[in-house]
Amino acid sequence: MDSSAKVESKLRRVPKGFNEARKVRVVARIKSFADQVLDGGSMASWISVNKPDGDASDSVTISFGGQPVSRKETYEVDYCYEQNEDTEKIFAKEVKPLICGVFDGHHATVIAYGARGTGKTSTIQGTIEKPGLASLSMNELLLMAKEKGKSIFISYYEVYVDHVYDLLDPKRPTVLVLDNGHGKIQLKGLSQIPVKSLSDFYELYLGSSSRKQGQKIANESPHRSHRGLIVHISSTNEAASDTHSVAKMNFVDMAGYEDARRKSTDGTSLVENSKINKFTYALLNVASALNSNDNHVPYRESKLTRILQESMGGTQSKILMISCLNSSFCQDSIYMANLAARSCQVTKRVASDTIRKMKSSTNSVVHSSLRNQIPKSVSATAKKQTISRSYFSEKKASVSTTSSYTIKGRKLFEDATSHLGKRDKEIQLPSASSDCVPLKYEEATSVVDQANPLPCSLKPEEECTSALEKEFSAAGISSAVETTIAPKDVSNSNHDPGRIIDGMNALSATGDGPNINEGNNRSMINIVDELPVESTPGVTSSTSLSVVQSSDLDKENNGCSTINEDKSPPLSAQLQALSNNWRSVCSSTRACLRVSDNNAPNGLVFTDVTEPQTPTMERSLCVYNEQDVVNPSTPWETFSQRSTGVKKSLVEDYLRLLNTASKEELKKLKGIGEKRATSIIEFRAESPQPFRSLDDLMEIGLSAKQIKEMMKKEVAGLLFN
Ligand SMILES: Nc1ncnc2c1ncn2[C@@H]1O[C@H](COP(=O)(O)OP(=O)(O)OP(=O)(O)O)[C@@H](O)[C@H]1O
Repeated sequence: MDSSAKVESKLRRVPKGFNEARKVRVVARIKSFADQVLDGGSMASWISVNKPDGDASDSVTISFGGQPVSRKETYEVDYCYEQNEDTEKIFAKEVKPLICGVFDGHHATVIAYGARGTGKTSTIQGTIEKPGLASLSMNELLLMAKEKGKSIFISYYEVYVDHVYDLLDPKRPTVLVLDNGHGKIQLKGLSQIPVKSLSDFYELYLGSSSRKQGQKIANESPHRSHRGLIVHISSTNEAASDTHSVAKMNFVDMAGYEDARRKSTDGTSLVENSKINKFTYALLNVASALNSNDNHVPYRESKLTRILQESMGGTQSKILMISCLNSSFCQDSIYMANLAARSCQVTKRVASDTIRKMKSSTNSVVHSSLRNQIPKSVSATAKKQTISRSYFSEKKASVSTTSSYTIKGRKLFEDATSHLGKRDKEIQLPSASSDCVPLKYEEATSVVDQANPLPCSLKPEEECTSALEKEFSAAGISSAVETTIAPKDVSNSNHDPGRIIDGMNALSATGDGPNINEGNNRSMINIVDELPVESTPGVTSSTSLSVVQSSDLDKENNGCSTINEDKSPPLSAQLQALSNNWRSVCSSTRACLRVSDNNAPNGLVFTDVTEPQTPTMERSLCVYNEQDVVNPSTPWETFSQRSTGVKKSLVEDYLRLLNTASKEELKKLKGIGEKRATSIIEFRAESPQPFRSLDDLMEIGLSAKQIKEMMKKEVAGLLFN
């Protein structure tokens, strides 16, 4: 064996955690002792790491604080790099073995995430003096590319809120993330620059050779963002394209997680912070889905996961997630460790655990919703996080065949604040840095509790109500409490029904499910099928009216079927319909469909309305207690209920227009001219039905403010013209 063959065979050794069954390896890294407090001459150890077999351990557990061992929360991950283990070691053990696979056509992705200031940038990017994983890998990649006659190109992007920018272009143009509908993602506008040497790379990636340790890149913008480096391996000297690309290696430095309920130390807005956290959850949801071989992987939950979709999705792709932890007390680090441990785990325990939690949380949600109380804190009920992985492997097969409620594409992680009402979001906890300050609320150690504290968490926030829709809603004012339930039968659909909703159905079927009928107060049931319409052959799209007058369901169903037509109805007709809807709702005496059944408690009936003939993209019906419909509590409440329905209806119709109208029709909308109409059409060409919430308009470069203004004008036009 010659020396290069030896090097290659050494590189081919797959790290222990990467095996056929698990494509995502989750390791932790503890920032070094630099800021650690000396305690009696030795380093105070806030984090304890238990490695049963030392470096060779298959998995290790970590725990925090000085609690007695018997009461300690422990978190199991694939490995944990301690303070004395440097980036070179992580590279040698975790990343180097992936490089050979990249030249064999298997994508690799390395992601650092964690609380703020925990060393993510140092781990991924580093400096010239202390190179990070990307730089160490580039050295190796260049050597191998030379040996194998391949070329290397790099792209470097930033994801800020919902926009993607090209960091290698001084003008920082917006990059469009386009999906051709088959998992092929095109990053339109993202440059690829050839790299021939390490100094080329440093110049491009680190921005300036004079950069010192701890500095971010020279031309860095002050805001917090996620940054991704893509190393393209091309078989020719041309930029990697569909035909020339061998594979990609991604390095992602996530923006630091910070509990969104805490006042940010650097003035980061709540929206910005929530977005950052949402991306972290989205990534971990994807990791969990991949590790448990779910049919549905929720890439669409965030822009970043969509960018990484192709790289993460391949059958031979490997993903290394590095959970960066602070060496001194950091509440957010505990939470991150919890998430890391969760995303290591697969199948049954997660399914049953989630359903159990969901049962109790939904029950309490219904109770608390009906009492009109929104929890201000998260509870800490998940006591024992350590779960034997062998248990999962053994049980996995049987679970997938016997369990009627295996959760696929489930949503394990969600921003704990995403469910909070506006008023609650305004209630801010005292300012505190992420380091060293215990939180006032209960410890955020229960992922499931955090994930499912309120009905909205049964499905992604954006599918419940996007941020913009919430703002829009605020303009129309809505105070009705919404409870989301799944359509009764989606089992015949080709696609993965998704997330936690399956569990809900199973529970309802056995009579164990949450009793949504409880209580006498008004409850509103929003029936939603969140499935992407493009993946559902023959599926009708959406009803146009969420507020149904009289019990004319046939009419509504007819309304559904028209949406599947290739051609949209003329814009004027759609706008007219919207206008009519608004007027008729305003003039009607009944705001919502009343379904009465004398045998049903509180007059709530699900049978007729929750069993759609075909899954729909979104269908909203309001069902009220009979008593309430006859005797609405206050005129304000009646108005609020109606506003909610009208708002939903309007947004749905507007989105449908965006998804189907011709360019000329689009230009009739307020705020959409030639350029925006062209962008919308182009965007649609790459991804059928791409607009699923108003936020998706950001994909064509609109800001949240611009979208809001457009909607305001549209509504004003409908009402007063
Ligand atoms: N392993 C380490 N040992 C000692 N100091 C470190 C280590 N990693 C990072 N640091 C220092 O900690 C500080 C924060 O590091 P870094 O910018 O990498 O954190 P980050 O997690 O990327 O921060 P942010 O969340 O703001 O993006 C820097 O001053 C850096 O030099």
